[in-house]
Amino acid sequence: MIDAYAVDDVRAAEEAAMSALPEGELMQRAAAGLAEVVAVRVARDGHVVVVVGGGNNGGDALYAAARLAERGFAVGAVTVSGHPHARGLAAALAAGVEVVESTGESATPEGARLLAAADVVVDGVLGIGGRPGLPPAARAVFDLVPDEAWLVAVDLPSGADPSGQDSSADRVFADETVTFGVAKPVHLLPATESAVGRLTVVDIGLEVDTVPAVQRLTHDDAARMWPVPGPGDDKYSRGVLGVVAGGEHYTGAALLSVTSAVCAGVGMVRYVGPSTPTALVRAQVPEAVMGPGRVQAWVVGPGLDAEDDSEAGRAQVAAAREALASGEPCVVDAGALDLLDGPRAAPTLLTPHAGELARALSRLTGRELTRAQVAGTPVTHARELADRTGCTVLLKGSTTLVVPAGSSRLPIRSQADAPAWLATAGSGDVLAGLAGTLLAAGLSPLDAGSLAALVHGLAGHAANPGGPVRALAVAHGIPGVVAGLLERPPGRA
Ligand SMILES: NC(=O)C1=CN([C@@H]2O[C@H](COP(=O)(O)OP(=O)(O)OC[C@H]3O[C@@H](n4cnc5c(N)ncnc54)[C@H](O)[C@@H]3O)[C@@H](O)[C@H]2O)[C@@H](O)CC1
Ligand SMILES: [K+]
Repeated sequence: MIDAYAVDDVRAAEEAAMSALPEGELMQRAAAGLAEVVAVRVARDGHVVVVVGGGNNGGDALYAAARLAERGFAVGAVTVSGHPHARGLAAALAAGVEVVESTGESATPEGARLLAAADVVVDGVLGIGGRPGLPPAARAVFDLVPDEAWLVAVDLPSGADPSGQDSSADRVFADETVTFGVAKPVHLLPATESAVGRLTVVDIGLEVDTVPAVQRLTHDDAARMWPVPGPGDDKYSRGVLGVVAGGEHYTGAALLSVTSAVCAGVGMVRYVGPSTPTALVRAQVPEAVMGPGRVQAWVVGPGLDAEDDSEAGRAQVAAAREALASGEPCVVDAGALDLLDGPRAAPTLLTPHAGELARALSRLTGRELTRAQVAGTPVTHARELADRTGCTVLLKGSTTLVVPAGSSRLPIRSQADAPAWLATAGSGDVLAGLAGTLLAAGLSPLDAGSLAALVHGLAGHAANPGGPVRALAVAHGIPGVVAGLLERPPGRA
C-alpha cells in the first residue's frame, strides 16, 4: 500500500523528528536526497538551475544546489522571493552557485539567461506551506523553462494544492517530484496528480503514526486481496453475481459486464434483462445463467435506460429497483444511479463518472452541479455523495477515487493504473462487472472498488500495450492480468 498523509500530520511528525535531531538535520537529509536524484538526471557537463521561493522548500533547493556545485556540476539559482532561506543561500554562494534574483512579474535578463541554458530545472518555490496558485514571479520564470529541460519538483509541484483537493490553481507541471518522508495527498489525488510526474519518496527518518489520508493499492496488495478459490470451494461459495444491465437499445452493456464478470472468475453470473440482450448473452457468454435467482451481489445499471417507456424497458427498470431494494451488496452504475434514493442496508458501491456524479448530487441536493465543478474538486463531491447516500463512491477518471461510506474513518483510495486509451465506450461496463465479482466474493465496497480499478487499468494495458483498446479486449485481458498478479514473487514493487 502506498500511504499519503495529511499535511498537518506530516508537519507534526516533522516537528517531533526535528526535536530529536540537531538543528537543520532534517533539511540536510532532504537536500541530500534531492541532490542524489538530480545528479543522476544531468550529464557531467549539464546545467542545473534551481528556482527558489521564500520558505523551507527553497531551503531544500538551495542546499541541494550547494551539494551539486560541490560535486562539480554547473549550478545556478533564480530566487523568486526577496527573502530566500538565509543559510541555504549562504551555502549555495559558498559552493560557487551563481545566484540571481527575479522577483518581478517579468523575468530578469539574468534569470532568463540561466534558464535558457538549463538541462535540469529544480522547482523549489512552494512546498507543503504553499497556498494553491503560483506567485507571478515564479510563473514568469517557469514560462522560460526550455521544452527539453527535465523539471524536478521539490516535495510537490509549486502552486499545486498540497491537500490535493483543488484542480484549478496555476501550478508547475513537473517531470518528476522528490518528496520527503512520506507521500502527501497532492501526489495521489486526481485534482493534482497529473502535475507530479514520477514520484520518489526520500527517507528522512520521519515517522507518521496517524491514519493515512489516502492510500493506493500496489500490485502486491492486489495479489494478497484477490479472492483465490480453495479446494473446498464451489461456484456458489465463490460468489454468484446478478447483473441487471442493458435493454432492447443498449445491448452491449449487458454483454460487456457479464463477460467481464466471467473473465474475472466469478462463481456464476445470472443475467437479468429483456429478450434481445438475453439472446445475445446466451449466445456469446455460454457460462451465464439467464433470469433472476439467489445471488451474493448485484451489478445494476450498465446500459439501463430509466426513460425507456416500452413494456420491456419498464420491466428492466422494475428489475433494477428490485435489486436495489434487496438486502444484497450492490454495484450501482450508470442508469441505476438515477434510481437510488437513499441509504441501502447492504454494502454498496456507486460507480459514477464526473457527469453522473454531478447529476446524482444535483438530484439529491436540489443544487445545480456541473461536470466541471465535480472535476474541479473531485474529493469534495465524491465525499458529499458518499455522505448523502451512505454508500462508497468510486469516481471514475484517469485517476480513480474510491471514497468510503459516510461514517467510515477509512482512508480514501486512489488508483492511477490505466492508460488513457481506456477512456472508451463500454470500459465502465467492464469495470462494473469486475467490481461486482469482487463484491460477490465478499470484499468490501472499498476493497472491491479499488482492486477493480487497479486490475481494470492493468487489463487496459495488457489488451494492447501502448495503443487503442476496445472494451471487450479489456475484459478478455483480465484473466491474464490476475494470473500475472498472483504469480508475483512477494516483495516485488
Ligand atoms: N519542516 C521540516 O522539517 C522540513 C521541511 N522541508 C521542506 O519545507 C517545506 C515546507 O516549508 P515551509 O513551511 O517554509 O513552506 P513553503 O516552503 O512551502 O513556503 C511557504 C512560504 O511561501 C508563502 N506562500 C505560500 N503560498 C504562497 C503562494 N501561493 N504565493 C506566494 N507565497 C506563498 C508562505 O507565506 C510561506 O512563507 C516542505 O515542503 C519541504 O520542502 C524539508 O526540508 C524537510 C524537513
Ligand atoms: K516545489
